Amino acid sequence: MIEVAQLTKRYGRHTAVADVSFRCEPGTVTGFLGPNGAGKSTTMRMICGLTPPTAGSATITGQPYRQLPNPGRTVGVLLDASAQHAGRTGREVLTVAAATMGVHQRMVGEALDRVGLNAVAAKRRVRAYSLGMRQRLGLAHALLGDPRVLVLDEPANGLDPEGIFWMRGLLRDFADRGGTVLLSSHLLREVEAVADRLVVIGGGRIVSQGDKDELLAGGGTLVRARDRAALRGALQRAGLPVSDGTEGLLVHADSEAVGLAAATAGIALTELRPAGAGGLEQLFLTLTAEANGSRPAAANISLPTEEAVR
Ligand SMILES: Nc1ncnc2c1ncn2[C@@H]1O[C@H](COP(=O)(O)OP(=O)(O)OP(=O)(O)O)[C@@H](O)[C@H]1O
Repeated sequence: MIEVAQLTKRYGRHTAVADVSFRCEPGTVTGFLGPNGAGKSTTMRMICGLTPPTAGSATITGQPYRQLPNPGRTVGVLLDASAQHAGRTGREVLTVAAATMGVHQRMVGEALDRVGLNAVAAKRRVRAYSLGMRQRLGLAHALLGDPRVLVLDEPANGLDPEGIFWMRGLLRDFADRGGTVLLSSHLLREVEAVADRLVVIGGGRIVSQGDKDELLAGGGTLVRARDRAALRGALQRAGLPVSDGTEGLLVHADSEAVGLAAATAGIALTELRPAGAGGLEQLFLTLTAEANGSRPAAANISLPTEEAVR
């Protein structure tokens, strides 16, 4: 179990993470999603005791990371695959880690096998590894202490499609055996395939969280009228958050509120239905557009709160 309560991190006047709270339960994979710079790594570093929070707290199996007696036996962490000692071989990296954790050396071979690093790869120095191989080694390192919790920051980076498929299977299996997984990504599709729950962060704040299927199903309302601009204006006047989707306007409100706003403005609708998965995708595209500094597609976007999405 990971419990994050009102975590905040400020760097000078810049707030990297603001009042972030969520829980990751045993038996589940939680996808931690957000565009680059959203605050994922900072949150994960605070969970793992590497960055002191300005406010709030994070615990793993009930204790702050720094108070865990032998952290590697409780939580496997992969935050930066490039952080491993470049001059050591893959096997040496794990041998040193096993000694530090008090894990039997036999586990080194098992961990290498588990992540698909063969004997030849294990004998090569890490500086000669591709990013995908470093990710595999980082995952082996995280699994070495046989922990019940995994915290992984963008572990799919550098993996080829087959590697991504393999990693999903490994994480699913880990959770199905009762483990707790927190997994970050800046790609919705990548996490959607394996996660049970999603926590979406943008600009340092949680913008949405909940059960994946519910979030994907509850992505607001899709609405169309012959005059899209007039409809958009009517929805905005009613105070409803609206954005442009490919099929019509996406509104983060229920169908009744949308229908009433259109009726009040005397606009006949040609379509009104739940947006489905497109809603979350649109939210994500909007966050990404904002993070990249480009104007989002909609004239007036206010991101839905956690409650609104529920
Ligand atoms: N040590 C630091 N000093 C100052 N600002 C920082 C520091 N670390 C992170 N930030 C800022 O905090 C914000 C969140 O960064 P963070 O790395 O957590 O985002 P992220 O979602 O993990 O994105 P990415 O995948 O690009 O790393 C960014 O604006 C970043 O510039």
